[in-house]
Amino acid sequence: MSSFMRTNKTDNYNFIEQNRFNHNAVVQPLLTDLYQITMAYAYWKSGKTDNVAVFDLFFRTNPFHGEFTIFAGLEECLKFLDNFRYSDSDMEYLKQTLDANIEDEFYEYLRNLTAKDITLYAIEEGSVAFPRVPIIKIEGPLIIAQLLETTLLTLVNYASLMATNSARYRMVAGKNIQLLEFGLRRAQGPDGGLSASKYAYIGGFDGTSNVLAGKLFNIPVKGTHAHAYITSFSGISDLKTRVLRHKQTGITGDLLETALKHRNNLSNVLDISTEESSEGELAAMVSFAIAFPDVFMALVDTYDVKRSGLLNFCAVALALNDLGYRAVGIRIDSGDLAYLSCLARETFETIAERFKIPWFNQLTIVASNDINEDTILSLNEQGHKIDCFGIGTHLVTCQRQPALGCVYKLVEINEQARIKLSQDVEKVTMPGSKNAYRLYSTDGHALIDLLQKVTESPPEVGQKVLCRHPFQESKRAYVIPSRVEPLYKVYWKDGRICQDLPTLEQVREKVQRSLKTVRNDHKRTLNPTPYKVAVSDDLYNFIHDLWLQNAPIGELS
Ligand SMILES: Nc1ncnc2c1ncn2[C@@H]1O[C@H](COP(=O)(O)OP(=O)(O)OP(=O)(O)O)[C@@H](O)[C@H]1O
Ligand SMILES: O=P(O)(O)OC[C@H]1O[C@H](OP(=O)(O)OP(=O)(O)O)[C@H](O)[C@@H]1O
Ligand SMILES: O=C(O)c1cccnc1
Ligand SMILES: [Mg+2]
Repeated sequence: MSSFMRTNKTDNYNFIEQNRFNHNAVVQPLLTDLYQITMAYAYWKSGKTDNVAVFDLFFRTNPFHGEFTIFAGLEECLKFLDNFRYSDSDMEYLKQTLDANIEDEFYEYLRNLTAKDITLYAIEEGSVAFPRVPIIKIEGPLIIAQLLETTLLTLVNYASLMATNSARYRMVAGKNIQLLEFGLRRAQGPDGGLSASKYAYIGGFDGTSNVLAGKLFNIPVKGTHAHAYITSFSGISDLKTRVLRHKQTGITGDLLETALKHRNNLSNVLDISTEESSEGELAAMVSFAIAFPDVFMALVDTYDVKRSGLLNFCAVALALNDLGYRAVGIRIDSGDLAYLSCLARETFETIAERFKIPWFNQLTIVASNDINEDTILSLNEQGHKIDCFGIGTHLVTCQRQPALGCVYKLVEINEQARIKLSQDVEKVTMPGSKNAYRLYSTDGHALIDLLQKVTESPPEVGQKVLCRHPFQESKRAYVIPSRVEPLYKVYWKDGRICQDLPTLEQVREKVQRSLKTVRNDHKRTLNPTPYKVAVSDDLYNFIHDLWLQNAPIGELS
């Protein structure tokens, strides 16, 4: 499909490469909750500086009533670790703000603190992830590991939610529909808007209207125009220029005059009275076509799609054709999008045949206006002729579920496993440092994710492995994997990023590859089948022994 109103893609600044290790200035050690720093002092004061901790970062339920999540935000977490250093002004601020009794040596300690003793394990960015399987595991000195919590969570939660949301839109739209993110104006602030554009692209959108996101992340930027442009013209007299040079011959033509001629003719062909169509709209379209004759795209719903917008658009497109240009298409932003898109396509087909202009059939129809996953599903059911959806509010605010709910839990300290009990079994943490594996079937589908104690040897291809439900004793299964994928890689160790990080484009491809390994019944929108997450027999027994040791025995009286 032709790309409309697009910036010059050959001007490839490759900002991703240049900015890989540049840092989002907002992401800094003070972007945290106060209690992390007060805990750090209390840990320090109680002599826990040398304690070594393991924290798991994971979510408990998939968003949007789905059964999968896309993990995103890893690169930003790594940049954060790389830049973790309190500045002099941070220290001053903390000294003024925290309890006056805090000893000066603690500030000295903080001033010299970096993430060099931390090891970060993670699953690949863009991978499908499932509840309770840690997506990031942090090992290292307790104080710094604790201080990372809030920032890592804020970097992963929204990124993963957005990537998942956009991947879901991509799934319902199918691969042949163009998806554009139009959400900046409705996003949760400027930083939310930028993140939304970035992670929408990772999740499968084709472009964004957000120009800064285009510049920073090398995402294609695209767009049409607003109703304001159309309504700023009240009639033909508003047109200051009406001429355009022929694309090939360079001879000047009067675009307005030609468009008016075509409009009269079309009014008969399409059986629409010119009386009902807006002159202001025609003038606006002519002027936009003069400005962008090669990529002319027009908003057709300002007054009435059927009686005005379509007629005016087709008249201007035919006039452009006379001058050697091909129009790109229309945007519909209100009304019944199924009906209006079909009407527009029929009109284009009639004109293509009548005037022997085959490309008129292929004009792009963009639809916008409060689109969400359900609207797309419903439009698919009804039948529509939309080529491209422009989606803002529902996408970027994740209106259906505005937070993912990733948590960061201590699972081990000084090689002693820790468990957090809860009345709610689902909320009991999985103690100890663990490894995670994805086991695949012969047909290449992911069967189950298996958590083991790090001391266990990994499952082997062709060997039967007992997979147990972490909490329900009777739920277990033997699995003979055809492939075993260790889910964790070390991404940060000894003070540096220790993997070649993928580009945004590669992460975007990874999302689609990873989703392909997930069975369709896990991905369907209505009542999807839960994907199984299991623990090894050893880990099962370990969890339950520790649970018993830690659960107080009540007394009935
Ligand atoms: N054929 C359709 N099937 C299901 N939903 C649709 C269809 N066409 C449009 N929609 C959705 O219905 C809603 C219509 O919004 P709304 O009630 O604000 O009407 P509108 O067309 O925008 O009206 P107005 O002209 O007053 O702006 C939007 O969320 C839109 O995405
Ligand atoms: O509906 P969303 O999914 O949030 O998509 C973005 C919306 O933003 C624009 O409307 P707006 O009324 O802000 O400006 P306009 O005058 O360009 O229509 C656009 O026309 C879409 O309707
Ligand atoms: O380019 C567009 O059509 C656009 C951009 C942002 C919001 N709504 C529409
Ligand atoms: Mg609107």
